[in-house]
Amino acid sequence: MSDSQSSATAEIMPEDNDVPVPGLEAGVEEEREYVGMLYHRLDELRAEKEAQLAKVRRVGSRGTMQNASERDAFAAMYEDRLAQLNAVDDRLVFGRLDHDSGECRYIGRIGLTSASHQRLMLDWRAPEAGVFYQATAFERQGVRRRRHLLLKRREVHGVEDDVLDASMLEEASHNHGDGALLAALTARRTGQMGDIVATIQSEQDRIIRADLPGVMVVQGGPGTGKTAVALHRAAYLLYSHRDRLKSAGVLIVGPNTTFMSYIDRVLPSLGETGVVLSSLADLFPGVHGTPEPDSRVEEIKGRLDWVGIIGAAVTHRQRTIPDVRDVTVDGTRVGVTPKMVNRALERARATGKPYNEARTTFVKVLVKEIAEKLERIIEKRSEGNDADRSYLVEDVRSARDVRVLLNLCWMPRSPQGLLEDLFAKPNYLSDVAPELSAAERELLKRAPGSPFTSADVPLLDEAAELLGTLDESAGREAARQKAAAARSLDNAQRAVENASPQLEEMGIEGFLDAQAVVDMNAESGPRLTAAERAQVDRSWTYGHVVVDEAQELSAMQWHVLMRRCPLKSFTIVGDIAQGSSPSAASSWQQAMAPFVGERMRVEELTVNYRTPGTIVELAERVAEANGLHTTSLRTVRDGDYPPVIEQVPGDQLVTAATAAVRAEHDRVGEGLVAAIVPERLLSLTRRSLVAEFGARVGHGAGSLSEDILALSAEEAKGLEFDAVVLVEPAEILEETAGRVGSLYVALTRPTHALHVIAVRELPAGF
Ligand SMILES: Nc1ncnc2c1ncn2[C@@H]1O[C@H](COP(=O)(O)OP(=O)(O)OP(=O)(O)O)[C@@H](O)[C@H]1O
Repeated sequence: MSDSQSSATAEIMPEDNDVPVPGLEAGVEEEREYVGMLYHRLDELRAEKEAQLAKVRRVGSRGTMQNASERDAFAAMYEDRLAQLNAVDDRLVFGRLDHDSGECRYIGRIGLTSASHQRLMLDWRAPEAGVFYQATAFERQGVRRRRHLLLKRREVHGVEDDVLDASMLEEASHNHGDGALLAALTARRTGQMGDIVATIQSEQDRIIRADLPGVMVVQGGPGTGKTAVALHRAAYLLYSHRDRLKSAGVLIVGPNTTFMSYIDRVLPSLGETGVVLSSLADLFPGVHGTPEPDSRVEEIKGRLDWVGIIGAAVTHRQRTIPDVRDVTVDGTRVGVTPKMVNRALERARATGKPYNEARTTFVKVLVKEIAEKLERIIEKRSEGNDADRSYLVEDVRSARDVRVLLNLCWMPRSPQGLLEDLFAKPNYLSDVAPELSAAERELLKRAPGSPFTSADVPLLDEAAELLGTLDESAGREAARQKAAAARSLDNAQRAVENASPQLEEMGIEGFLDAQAVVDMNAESGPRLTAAERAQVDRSWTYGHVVVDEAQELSAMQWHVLMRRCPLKSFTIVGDIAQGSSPSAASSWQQAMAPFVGERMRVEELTVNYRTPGTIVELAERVAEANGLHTTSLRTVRDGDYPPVIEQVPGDQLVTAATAAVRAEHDRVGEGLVAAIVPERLLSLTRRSLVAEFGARVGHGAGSLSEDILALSAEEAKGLEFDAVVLVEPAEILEETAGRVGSLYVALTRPTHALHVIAVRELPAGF
């Protein structure tokens, strides 16, 4: 909660039972006028951009290449700006600061200036806006009063004042506590995460605004706002380091696709769209990893040993020949010696290129040697008759025998093919993975054509890195494109310099960079943003990477993520206590040391904003009683509903759970109710809920837009619901072999009510 000496609220809402305070009502009126003016300016800017865009589009692609590309660049820039202006329409402004100097500043989602360049509203990320989140009565930082403006879409419905200057206290006639924060925390959930820009707390703000370089780990218990903070930090970094991050991009990684869709509206509402969001299962373009069914396999595949295993698996397919081997080229027999093959292998390895690309050198060298030998044979046969021999190399390359020999010694490989072989051919795996026991190798065995799992994704990535481009001509094409891109970047730089004065005049400098112009000039395909290009390019390196639920990541997952950001600029958020995967870390030091050594800073969040105090107490008790040490969290409210615990007869578990969903739904009114159940009961519970509630029941965690859901504890990770019906906690505990992380996650999902239904004895701590 914000540390103010006094707080005064006026909320002109129908459900507000308080008698409106006259002075504050006037405050609302006063703000309505100013906010109306801000929206008027927003509409004006929008109309302006629409007109400019229409004009550029009318001109079309006439004129020189240079003119056309400049116009395209302008059109793209207007489109981006329009998208941004549209995205911030809802609750555009949320704060006002009254300074000792008498100056008053409004804080909102973006910065706005009037037509005559007067500042009307500060972007929340601007340095001067920081005090809105940081000022306290003890450290006022020149602020007399902080006012929260409570908007519903475009309408001001209330104001809340934090009076920081003691001499103003008399003017404040009403004391209501942190109304803006509480209103946000108790609002009904919609299945989509919202931004917290209006109520960021000071411990959160310090993390959001921390410097870009280096690795920052944010440890925090459930509901402390780690996800919210990570997303606001991404928006902040894109704003304050736009030059560096616009073209390199920011990657946000989360545990699964449900979680990614839960958070995907937050950044657009903050005016940022150019971020790549990806679940761990989707990090390898073209593959969607299915959940790994066996946790023992998941643990094995998470070990860092796979860097060595994949390396050995790649080179395993390079081999020489034991004896001379004859190949026939156009009817002539040529003996290929082990020496010739070894020379070609050595030359190729010496290039240091990835496997498939180095193979090109191997093929070139060996084919040349065979052609020379063939030439000598032909020369001898034709006794000095020097006919044209230039075709010989091509003949050798296309001879069937030669192609078989080349593949035998150096097989071209795809990452998918390599992994499939490794798990389908036991001898191959035992040759390259002596560090795995026979029992472990047996566990890894699977039929060719089996789907790739999320635990395979880092292994595919590692294989792709070592194998390089499969298609030989694609390698050359990539090099050609790279050279062409460097040339166009140079041209584009000049074009941007020409355009800069106009841009500055419009007050939008920094929005167009040379890379954007290059993209516009690309001859084929639609215009792609950096984010779109990054998403399909496995080797893309980002300017910053944000990792959520990071306690679950395996060493192999960290290994490939580190490659995505060689600058090692990371924001890593998670809670060691919530770890439930077989690779989950037991400390941040243990998880990160192999990759960054000691070079990381750990920050901590300590207040749970989601879950009422009575439920948090229960969750902490259960965690401790089952051997999980948690740091005790402060909570913001006790909540209106103490947890309900019901024991039912053996045959009534699912019926009782359905009835509890009904009861909780009635109790919390509008909002989301989730039944968190053991995997075994998932489909049964879903069927029972559908019979009771029909189409209002979502099918799995992917349908957060419905108001009733049944999901597993694993699927509930990172999400939240107004009420949770927790079914058979003893079995949930067993599912993760007694690790209490998943149960602790399930217990901390509600924002209002928790209802436990059990047949079996409850785990310790309940
Ligand atoms: N300063 C804030 N103002 C308003 N709401 C907040 C604030 N901080 C956090 N919240 C809300 O608290 C809830 C929990 O936040 P979030 O999901 O980011 O927590 P978390 O630490 O990632 O939780 P978990 O680890 O349990 O998944 C969200 O609804 C979020 O919007």
